[in-house]
Amino acid sequence: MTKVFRILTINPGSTSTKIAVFDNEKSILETTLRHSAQEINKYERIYDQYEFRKQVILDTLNDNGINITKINAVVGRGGLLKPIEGGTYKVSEKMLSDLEVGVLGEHASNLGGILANEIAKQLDIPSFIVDPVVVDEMDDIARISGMPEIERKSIFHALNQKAVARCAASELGKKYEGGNFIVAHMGGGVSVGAHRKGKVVDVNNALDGEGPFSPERSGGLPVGDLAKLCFSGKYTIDEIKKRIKGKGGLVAYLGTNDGREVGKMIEEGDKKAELIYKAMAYQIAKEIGSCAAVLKGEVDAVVLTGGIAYDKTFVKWIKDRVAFIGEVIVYPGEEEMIALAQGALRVLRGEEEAKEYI
Ligand SMILES: Nc1ncnc2c1ncn2[C@@H]1O[C@H](COP(=O)(O)OP(=O)(O)O)[C@@H](O)[C@H]1O
Ligand SMILES: CCCC(=O)OP(=O)(O)O
Repeated sequence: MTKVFRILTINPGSTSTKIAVFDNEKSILETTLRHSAQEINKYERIYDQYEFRKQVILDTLNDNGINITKINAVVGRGGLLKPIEGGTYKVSEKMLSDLEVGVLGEHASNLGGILANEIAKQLDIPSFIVDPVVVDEMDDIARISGMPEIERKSIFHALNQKAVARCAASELGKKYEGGNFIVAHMGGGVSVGAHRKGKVVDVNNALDGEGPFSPERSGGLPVGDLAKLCFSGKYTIDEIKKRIKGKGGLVAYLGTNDGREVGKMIEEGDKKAELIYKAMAYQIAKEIGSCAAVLKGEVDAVVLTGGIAYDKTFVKWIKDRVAFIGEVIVYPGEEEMIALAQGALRVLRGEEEAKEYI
């Protein structure tokens, strides 16, 4: 008889906490708790959200009758560690300290490994992270920014981008490693990646002022004007950072990080909301176009994913501008929870060895 492993997966995002429980690949619980900008922005540091997110997870498991003592492993979404290759990593002391400090910055996913470890340690079971947001497969040419002191970085929705690109490849009867894909993940942050033969060779840093603006981030800005704002004396460095990430994008223009709310505002005739939301779609389409150039026009499919891909009008705005590049495939939401579980299962079944973060 096949052994059944029960896996708890934890995915803290900038606008949500997603929790799922799997018996092998079979989902027995999958739930998304959305957090408003007000709820999230009251915490100064990501680590300050630890107790709040932990309680949300434990309450959800309890409310759904999940007995945590029956769980065999806990997997968290990996955060802003040092750049590493993709795969499943054991949570280690070094990883925990890097996540707590935020060696590459602050993001909700830093809590993934910390929360997984906390729950696993009480039960004396293993904890892992899979394909963290710092997976780095960029071509050297893509690292050049235009200012020698500043190197472009690979920080993006690696877990979901790779999972949905594999789904698209299989839908087209191809291997992921044999095709070229452009994936736009549209969540609290937005990342658009050029996948060439199984590697993400270029992608915008979704966290820190590159690429399209997003529900809670400014995306790339005119640098001269940003420099003036920084030295205007009106803002502290922390305030500027918050305007780039957390209080940027839709939050700054419309006061919400929720795509559904913006949709409602537009339905009610709000012209400003319509302009801003269309501008976000426009910027995402433009970024997809630049990835098409990276791939020299050899694109098997453009894949749209993330929470905002549920919005059919928004998807149409993008499709209208990028359909000339190739087939557009839409996977609303994400495949992150099953990808996390599968990463742990490969290790628990002895198919793969967990990597060490050093
Ligand atoms: N049905 C929907 N229509 C429009 N936007 C949606 C819908 N469902 C979720 N969203 C939006 O998607 C974004 C969150 O996407 P998600 O991929 O869950 O991101 P994160 O992991 O950052 O929390 C939020 O702006 C949320 O309001
Ligand atoms: C840190 C890059 C990934 C990202 O932006 O995730 P969210 O959309 O969950 O904030």
